Amino acid sequence: MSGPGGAPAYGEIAQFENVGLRYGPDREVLADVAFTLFSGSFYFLTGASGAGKSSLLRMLYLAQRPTRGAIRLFGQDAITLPREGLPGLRRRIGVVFQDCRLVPHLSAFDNVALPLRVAGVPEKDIARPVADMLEWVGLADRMADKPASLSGGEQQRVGIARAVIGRPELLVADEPTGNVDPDMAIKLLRLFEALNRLGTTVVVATHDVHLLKKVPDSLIMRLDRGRLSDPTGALRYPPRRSGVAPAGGPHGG
Ligand SMILES: Nc1ncnc2c1ncn2[C@@H]1O[C@H](COP(=O)(O)OP(=O)(O)OP(=O)(O)O)[C@@H](O)[C@H]1O
Repeated sequence: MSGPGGAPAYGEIAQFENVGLRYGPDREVLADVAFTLFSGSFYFLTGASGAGKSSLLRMLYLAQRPTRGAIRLFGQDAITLPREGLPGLRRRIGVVFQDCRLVPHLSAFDNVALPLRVAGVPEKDIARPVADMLEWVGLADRMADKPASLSGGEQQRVGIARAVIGRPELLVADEPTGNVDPDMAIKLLRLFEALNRLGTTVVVATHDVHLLKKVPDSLIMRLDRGRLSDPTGALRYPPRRSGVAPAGGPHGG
């Protein structure tokens, strides 16, 4: 639903309607996927390996087009948007990958600075925010280090810093805790929660059901063989605010 002039109503960040995805002539990997992401919420996308989580996220961060259906992002039709409009939408989305995808020959500092440099931010305006961001993820003393000399958890924190340095409105993380131990997984989740408290809408895909309980106010989207289900009412209702569940509402009981 959109307000006047195409502005998103009710704080809607993204909407999928009847989205289907097929790779080649095979069966549909995703079928009739429909949901709305509401601004400021924390979502988990869960489901077994092969359920289609990465595929759904790729469509959300505009790296994959659906075979059918409608996708709106930030109030704009992402399917019919002219090519030149895509980078503008993509800049509003930060992405964290399981395998970090850091540039190996660049230091932690330069990896985090990369999105700012690509966006043409003047060099004088880069050092401070990058240093602040690396401090925020607990790596102030590792700025000059290359990815190979960092642990998996440290690399992932550089990846998170890089994803959020441009202050995206939506952060999408695909199995961000897949390569780290349980303690580090919780620490990474705390970073996502902190970002969420600052207003960023967060979507974390994980097959680890233990993680879901670690973020009390999170909303859960579950994929099962390409179909999405809705155990918390996450897909239909605007989320509760300030941790208070409406009586009898989707989060009540
Ligand atoms: N580029 C591709 N070409 C063909 N098939 C693909 C492609 N990407 C994914 N698939 C298939 O689509 C299905 C869903 O894959 P996807 O990676 O989205 O699932 P997932 O839930 O993220 O799995 P995992 O948790 O193991 O990463 C799988 O059967 C996979 O083999």
